[in-house]
Amino acid sequence: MTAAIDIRALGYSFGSHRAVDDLSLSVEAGECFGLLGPNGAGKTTTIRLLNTLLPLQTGEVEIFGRSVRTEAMVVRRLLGYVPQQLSIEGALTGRENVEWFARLFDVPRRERASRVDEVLDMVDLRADESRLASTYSGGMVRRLELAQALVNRPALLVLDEPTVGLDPVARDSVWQRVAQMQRDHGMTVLLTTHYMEEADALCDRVALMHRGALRALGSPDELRAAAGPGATLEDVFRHHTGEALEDLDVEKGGLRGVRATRRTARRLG
Ligand SMILES: Nc1ncnc2c1ncn2[C@@H]1O[C@H](COP(=O)(O)OP(=O)(O)OP(=O)(O)O)[C@@H](O)[C@H]1O
Repeated sequence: MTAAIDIRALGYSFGSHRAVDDLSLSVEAGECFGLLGPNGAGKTTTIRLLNTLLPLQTGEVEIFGRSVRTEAMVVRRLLGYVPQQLSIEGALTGRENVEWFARLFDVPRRERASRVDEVLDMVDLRADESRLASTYSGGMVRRLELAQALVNRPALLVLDEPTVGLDPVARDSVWQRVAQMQRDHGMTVLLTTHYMEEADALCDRVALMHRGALRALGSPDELRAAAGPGATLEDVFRHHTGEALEDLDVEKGGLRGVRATRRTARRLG
């Protein structure tokens, strides 16, 4: 069977900085797959390569058998993408935000209203659809972004850190929606995360990335089992990379931390 995602020897450098280094992996249709790793591991760069936002340098990526390099337009239509940065317009209502995406993705005019209803129902925002998005909470904004990404019924949903900056209740609610959509629609999901709990809650398999390279691949339980009973992400990371996560975050310096905090503040803002 054709893989949902087939990544072969993928490499990407920003100048002399190697952000993705000889990455190969394959995601099956219907799977929820996580790219797990600390700041700067190369997760976002990887998903920007496979969703055609960055041009390929070395290696190949196929989405449901279609080449990212030569069939970018086809690939875009197979994908729903929720980026890390805010993608909603605060001056529009929740419903208008989704309608805008429906037009952007050429959802046929006759079907638009029902498709918008459908995705707003899925994320439980129908009751709030007429409010300006600027009045939504952080969790509601994230659910609205999910609705936008789903309105063209993508075969592959790509989520970049879907719950960063959310409180535990809002985070659970996003997890529930993603799991439900996957169950009900057999969608393939690729997400990036810093959180072992998020991988536990959602992912069938995860790839642990460090400095652009794949360091471990398996179910969250398998990764944890290798690191010992009750292992946290910290333990898993140390086991598979020989480095401590905390040292690494400090070593990475303030800038990326500040960027992440700003992103969160903007999102909640
Ligand atoms: N536009 C850019 N120009 C230069 N370097 C970049 C750029 N984008 C990312 N990088 C660098 O590439 C590396 C990988 O970054 P990437 O954003 O893919 O990591 P990540 O695992 O997604 O981290 P985060 O969780 O912080 O988003 C990092 O060292 C980062 O500083």
